[in-house]
Amino acid sequence: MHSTVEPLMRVEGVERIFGGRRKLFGGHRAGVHAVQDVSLDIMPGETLGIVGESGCGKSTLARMLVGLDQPTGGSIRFKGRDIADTLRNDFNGLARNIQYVFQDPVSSLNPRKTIRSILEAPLKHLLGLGRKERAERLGTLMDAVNLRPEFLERYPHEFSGGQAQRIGIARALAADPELIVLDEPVSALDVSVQAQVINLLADLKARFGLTYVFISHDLSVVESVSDRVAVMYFGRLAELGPARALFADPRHRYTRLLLDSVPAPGKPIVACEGSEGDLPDPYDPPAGCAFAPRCPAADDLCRSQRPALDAGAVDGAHLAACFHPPLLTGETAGDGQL
Ligand SMILES: Nc1ncnc2c1ncn2[C@@H]1O[C@H](COP(=O)(O)OP(=O)(O)OP(=O)(O)O)[C@@H](O)[C@H]1O
Repeated sequence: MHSTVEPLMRVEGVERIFGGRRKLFGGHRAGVHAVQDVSLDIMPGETLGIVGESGCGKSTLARMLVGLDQPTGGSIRFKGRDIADTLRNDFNGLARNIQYVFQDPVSSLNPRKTIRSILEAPLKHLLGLGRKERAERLGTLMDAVNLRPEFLERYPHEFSGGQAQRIGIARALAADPELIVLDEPVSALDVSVQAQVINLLADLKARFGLTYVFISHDLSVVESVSDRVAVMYFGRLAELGPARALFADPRHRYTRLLLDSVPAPGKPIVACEGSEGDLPDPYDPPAGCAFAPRCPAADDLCRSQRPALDAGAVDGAHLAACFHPPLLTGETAGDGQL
């Protein structure tokens, strides 16, 4: 029998506009369209990578997923329940289920508190555990992130970036959440340390049955961790699909541009198509495709109409907001295709 798995989180038509209000003497001040019309499901047990250039809206989306910011339009449901509702009635309930790991590990930890007190807070306030249970959990948490128990008495500034990020991860784990949103969790770390933290995250995911949203501007990091990938451009989803298919056969030229920009040994550094060109004004988003000014395949249709996410779909799982998607491997050019 066919069984359907319900999404853990359902993001529907989410929009976040910053600012924008009525002027005192008439007229309207425009706001920044940071996130526009984003819809996606996050399935239990998956790692969904979200990738895009600086300013494309990744962090704004991430903050909304964990309830640190509210959409100005659309809805985000966790296990069927609108998180705006949950936030109003049961903030602790939301924080128990969904946790956030910040980009800058050291500054995300309170410098005046010991690691013990940082990790005890969620155990006490979110889970309501007594002293003995807390002590046990602290031992388990430190062990899970490979840190020595004596580190509990130290302060954040005494740790390297990699160790501090392990503490940030332990703090997120303390609440025993189902979903962790990791916002550029390794971007501030040395490359040698990045791999250790990525491996640790993979171990923890398997061990505790976690679901991750992994945000990064670094395509190679996203490729190594993700089951599915969402590519954001100018506040919108440009492409969404299984990681393997998306990296092997990108259906949006912006994804291809990102892939071409990843440096690799022996790969010549060349200016790739679309690397030049204007970014639209975030106060006044264009009517058509936001990537059109940078896209070699753009025509009048692209400049006047916005492609829906399924305009260049391969199938129901691999979607791309493009009227003229690049050819798939093995496909031959039809009419009008580049
Ligand atoms: N609080 C705010 N007020 C006004 N504009 C904001 C605010 N937060 C974000 N923005 C704007 O929204 C857009 C998206 O920003 P966001 O930080 O989400 O992007 P990002 O992809 O995470 O970039 P980065 O990786 O540099 O953080 C940008 O144009 C940014 O300037």
